[in-house]
Amino acid sequence: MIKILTLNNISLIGLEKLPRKDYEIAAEMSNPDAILVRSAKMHDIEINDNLKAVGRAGAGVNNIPLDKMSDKGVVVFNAPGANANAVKELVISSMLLASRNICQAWNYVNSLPLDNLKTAIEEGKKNYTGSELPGKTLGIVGLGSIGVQIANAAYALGMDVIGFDPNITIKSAWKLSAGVEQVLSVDELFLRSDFVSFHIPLLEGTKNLLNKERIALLPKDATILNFARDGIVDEEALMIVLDSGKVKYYVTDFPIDDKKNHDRVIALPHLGASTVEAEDNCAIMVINQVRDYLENGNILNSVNFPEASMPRAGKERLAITHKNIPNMVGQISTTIADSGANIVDMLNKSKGDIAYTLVDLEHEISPSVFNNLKQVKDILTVRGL
Ligand SMILES: NC(=O)c1ccc[n+]([C@@H]2O[C@H](COP(=O)([O-])OP(=O)(O)OC[C@H]3O[C@@H](n4cnc5c(N)ncnc54)[C@H](O)[C@@H]3O)[C@@H](O)[C@H]2O)c1
Ligand SMILES: O=C(O)CC[C@@H](O)C(=O)O
Repeated sequence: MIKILTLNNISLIGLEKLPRKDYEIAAEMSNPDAILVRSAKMHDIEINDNLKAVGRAGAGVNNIPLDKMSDKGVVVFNAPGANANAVKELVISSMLLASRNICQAWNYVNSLPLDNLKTAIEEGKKNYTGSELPGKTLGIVGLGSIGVQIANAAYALGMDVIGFDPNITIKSAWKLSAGVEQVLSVDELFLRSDFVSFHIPLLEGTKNLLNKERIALLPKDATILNFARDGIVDEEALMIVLDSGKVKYYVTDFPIDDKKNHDRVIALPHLGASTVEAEDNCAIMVINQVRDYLENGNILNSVNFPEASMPRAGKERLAITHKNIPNMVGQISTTIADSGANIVDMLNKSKGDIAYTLVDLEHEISPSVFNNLKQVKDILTVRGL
């Protein structure tokens, strides 16, 4: 049985992709072969020697200790783009919540006594007059799966859209509407945007990207939307301009403390990816990837390992993780050849310090070949599939 530990609720439609005759799935178990996770923090968990893969049913992987996983030869997968539409819809609705003062107006109506309600409504509405989106500028930091979808939707609504992403992929660039303008610095984006929306991963280099100096660049009445992660916006600095009224609203999916109660903060409970469709999409995508890795050694959409996929040939496949240093392929093929086994196909890929080799063999090999391979210095893991 292949053992799968789930650290969060994972969509049942996704879990159905794992046949129960071969897979045991539980929220608590020892020595799992793979872990499925959404937002649970994994930094302090012990990594058992049997662990081969982690599947993140979502996009962000800041809850997973990637270096630790790579050192142990554990492949971490995510589900790029699978929840992008869900986040896009919430960001577009949040711009409307902010521009039409909907949360504040709703609170106002809730607070009214029932006697004389009609008069109070008509008298109070002048305090919630809003503005419309067409002609306003939306600045998007990060034009990946989510950023591109928001850019195109906002452009279709008549907004002027500018975007900053120094590492935009060719795939994203192809999808981006021609009307979206690329800006060459994040400072220029802040200077020009009525709405700023972040769609970047939380990394060392993106912490406090919106800091005191950049907040000062924003036009009066700008709205900041953070559906990326807490930590990307310096909220202490932002509070000062929210207090002064220079910034109109801060809409965040990551409320961190009592700042959530500020009049100009619209705080949501990390809801961006919480739709039935997105949860199904993420689970199906990541589980298919984890299963293909466990059963065939193929790697698609890993954040710490190279892409490596090869149709199966021969009787047995070896999947070998090792350091990305010279002569590893030579040592692997020599060790296999010394046992008399014949290689019918082979693939070697690398990403950073990690390399991965798939070898298809004409016949099944003896356990001694595994042991010999495991003795090779700088080989991290060897699996026979
Ligand atoms: N609120 C939610 O529920 C929710 C849901 C999904 C994703 N997210 C967050 O959104 C992030 C983005 O998701 P995605 O699916 O679009 O990821 P993605 O990998 O497709 O896109 C991220 C983009 O950010 C760009 N980028 C990285 N650093 C940058 C920087 N300093 N300046 C400008 N651009 C930069 C990258 O080049 C990439 O194009 C995730 O990492 C996650 O933290 C939140
Ligand atoms: O799993 C979730 O609910 C949140 C996912 C989201 O933060 C992501 O990074 O994909």
